Amino acid sequence: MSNVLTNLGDILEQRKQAAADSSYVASLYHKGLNKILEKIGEEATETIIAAKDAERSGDNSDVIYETADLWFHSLVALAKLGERPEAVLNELARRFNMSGLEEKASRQPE
Ligand SMILES: N=c1c2ncn([C@@H]3O[C@H](COP(=O)(O)OP(=O)(O)OP(=O)(O)O)[C@@H](O)[C@H]3O)c2ncn1[C@@H]1O[C@H](COP(=O)(O)O)[C@@H](O)[C@H]1O
Repeated sequence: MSNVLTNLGDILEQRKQAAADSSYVASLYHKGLNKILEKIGEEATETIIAAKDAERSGDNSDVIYETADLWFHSLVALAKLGERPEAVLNELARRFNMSGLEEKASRQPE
């Protein structure tokens, strides 16, 4: 499945050469990082609302759709900054043997 992210990372790189009116990703690059971050904020809010609706209804389809939008726009922001999806996968892989509670405790003073 990580091929999906690698393929998407390749497309996001290719879109840096595209005209703004030929591609949604190219149009975001041309509008700049602030516009991309605004989209992340919108998609995060929509994901939260969809998750609350899913909890009530038992139907997860909308929260999956909104999470895909959130991940996608986060990857566009990273691409704009010169990073690829693999950088996030590597960071998650680095954490495999690290308990979240232990990591948090190591950051907090006794
Ligand atoms: N995965 C996606 C993807 N997910 C969501 N979106 C777009 O993200 C936008 C989501 O914004 P909204 O829901 O707020 O809709 P909107 O009202 O149209 O957006 P705004 O007018 O507010 O910007 C929609 O236009 C979606 O089509 C995506 N656009 C592109 N991709 C991937 O990126 C590739 C390149 O896309 P283009 O650059 O358009 O060729 C595609 O082949 C896909 O693989």
